[in-house]
Amino acid sequence: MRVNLSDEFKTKYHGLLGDRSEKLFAAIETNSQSAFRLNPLKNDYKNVQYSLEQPIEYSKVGYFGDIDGNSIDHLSGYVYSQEPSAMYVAEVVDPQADEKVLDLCAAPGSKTTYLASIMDSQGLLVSNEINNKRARILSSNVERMGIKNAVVINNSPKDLEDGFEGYFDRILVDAPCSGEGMFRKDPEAVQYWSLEYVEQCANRQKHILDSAFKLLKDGGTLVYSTCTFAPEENEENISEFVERHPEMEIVPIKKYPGMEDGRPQWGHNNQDLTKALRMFPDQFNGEGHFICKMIKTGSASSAKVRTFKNQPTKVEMSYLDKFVKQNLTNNSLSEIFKVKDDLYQAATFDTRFKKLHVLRNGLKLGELKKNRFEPSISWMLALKPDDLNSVCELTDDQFAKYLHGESVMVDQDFSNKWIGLSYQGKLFSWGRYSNKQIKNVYPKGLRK
Ligand SMILES: C[S@@+](CC[C@H](N)C(=O)[O-])C[C@H]1O[C@@H](n2cnc3c(N)ncnc32)[C@H](O)[C@@H]1O
Repeated sequence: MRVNLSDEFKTKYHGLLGDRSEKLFAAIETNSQSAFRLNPLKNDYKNVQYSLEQPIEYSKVGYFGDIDGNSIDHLSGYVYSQEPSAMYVAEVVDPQADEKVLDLCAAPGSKTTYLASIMDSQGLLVSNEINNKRARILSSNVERMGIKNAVVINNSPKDLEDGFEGYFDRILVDAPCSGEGMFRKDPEAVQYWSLEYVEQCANRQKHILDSAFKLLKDGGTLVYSTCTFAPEENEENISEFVERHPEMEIVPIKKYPGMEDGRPQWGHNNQDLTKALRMFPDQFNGEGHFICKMIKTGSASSAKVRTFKNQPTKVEMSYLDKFVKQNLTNNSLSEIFKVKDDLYQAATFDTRFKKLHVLRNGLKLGELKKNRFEPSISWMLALKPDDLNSVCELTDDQFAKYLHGESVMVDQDFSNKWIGLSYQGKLFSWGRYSNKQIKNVYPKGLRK
């Protein structure tokens, strides 16, 4: 699709970039570059149907290429579609396993799921999204990727200020922006663009950054990223932010071929901005992006934690224990808590989260029904075949039927009722076995 850049946009960037602007406009007219990531949280995670012949140099798990949203690799959370430039953000954040990490603007979850894959189910990842509908999509992506250590919340950054001051070791602000860097991927976005819109975005980002500053621990790391070229939303915003908060220090980011320095002349001549990073599609094989990494000087002090308990009763726990004994090889479940009739393996018991709108705290194991426990798909997507007593590998035909919501007949006998269903070696659902039939328990919302 042709991208109709306005005269106002072209004049602005001609003024900023001179003759190079023609190269940028030409690059915006070319096709965007697609890519995908593997998910190291999964068993045998490199075993996917897509070619891994074009790895992305700066990402441990990224590859150029297209994926199909209906493929088993996608449904079972083995792959995540993400454009190449965006992949570098989580690598720059570089979360450490034992840290408390906040992704403040997280939906639909490309960066959150990348962060979680680096954290390898250790530490705490808080994934926040202000928009409720988008927060639900975020939560479903966290589920699909089999993430256990994330709390998904639906709050404004301001809501967090009360209680979470100085709480996080690392914060990512992947800010809502004017999206200029995504015009060629999403040409319709051009129609929302205006000079005023850029100003509005810059103003909103300023408030989000100020909240992030409060939430960050002394000694903590803040990464700010946008997918726009606009200096107002990038260098200018950052230079004003570090001016308002002299404790914040811009630190260097490793640059790979095609990545460029941030431009001090676009940010009140703050020379530290050369440490920030820009990706322009005329020089770099990806969409337009800006990334800046900062640390909050000072020595870290740990926030005191008060914990809550929402434990199931002994009887309720006995239903879960019975399920585990019958169907799983490993009995080591801990940190169980209850929300309404649902049982979770908590990512946190910190009472601060009680005040927030929490969509998911850790891994949803399943639901308490009358005198029994029924497992949820989230749990299956976080299990490995060795964790299960019985796994049934479906044929092409059985898989298609099951995804469609039908029960399927099988030749094997299974001694237990709840079995893992796998296709091409990838677990994707529970199945309820009885008498050579697998009853369909695939969630209605996921059926194809
Ligand atoms: C660039 S997107 C985030 C993309 C996400 N990090 C990912 O990689 O999938 C920015 C997000 O910020 C959210 N947002 C909008 N206004 C906001 C505000 N005032 N405070 C915090 N987030 C906001 C948007 O709903 C949007 O989901």
